[in-house]
Amino acid sequence: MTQLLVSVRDAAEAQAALDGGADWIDLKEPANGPLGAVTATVARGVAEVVAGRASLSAAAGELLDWPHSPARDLLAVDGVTQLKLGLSACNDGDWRQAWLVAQREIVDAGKKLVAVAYADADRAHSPIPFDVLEAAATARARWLLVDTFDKSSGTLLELLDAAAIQSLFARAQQLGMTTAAAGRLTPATIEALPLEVIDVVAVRSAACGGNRNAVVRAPCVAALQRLLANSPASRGARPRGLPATLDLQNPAASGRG
Ligand SMILES: O=C[C@H](O)COP(=O)(O)O
Repeated sequence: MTQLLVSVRDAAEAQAALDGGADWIDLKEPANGPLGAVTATVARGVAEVVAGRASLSAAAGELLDWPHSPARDLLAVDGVTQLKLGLSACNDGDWRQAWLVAQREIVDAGKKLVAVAYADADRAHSPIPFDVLEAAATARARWLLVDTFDKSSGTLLELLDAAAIQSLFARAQQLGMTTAAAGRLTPATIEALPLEVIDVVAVRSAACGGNRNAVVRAPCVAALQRLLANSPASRGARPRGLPATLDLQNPAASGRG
């Protein structure tokens, strides 16, 4: 069954997410951008509250900021197992080498790098999702998250259609990756996602009742968990009409959006 990740900015929100049944607690300060990092102090407070009752990941900002970022302090926080680094402003340069260096640092700290692809790559000036998948496969990254960069724009499905998401994630799973989808997801959007190829649905806005700058509420989280539990994918049904594979050499043929 698809798991639910909830992004929280502090320990109180983490408790609300746990009360609602979140599988993953994700550390994120929404005021600091789409992958805004919390401080190490906040992260340790959340890890104490979570205490192994859920898995713990953290947003760590953007790759270009990483070499001098305060988010590097998260490398030393026990309990955090995955770090997410965005690739905004990386569409022109040779980001792969810097990304591999960051991955090595994260692995050396005992954590995993989540490859993040922005569905609104044009606004983020980031590599397109299929290029991030290709790089993640080459680097043997174990996680692929597709998210949105501009949180004032639409939902994930307004930027990347369900067929493209299905192709991308089916290929990622074939390569042994865990797949995660995010991007202003609403309950209706989640129902329209190809959940059969999504291991983790990641939310903040929906867990706050729609406004990501508000506060995570346990009833909102619980409602999302019920929705995932009752989805056709978790009951074993498979949607029809979606391509099963992605041709990395010819992504346009697979719904590149
Ligand atoms: O990791 C997932 C994000 O926190 C999603 O945030 P959002 O639902 O506000 O787009």
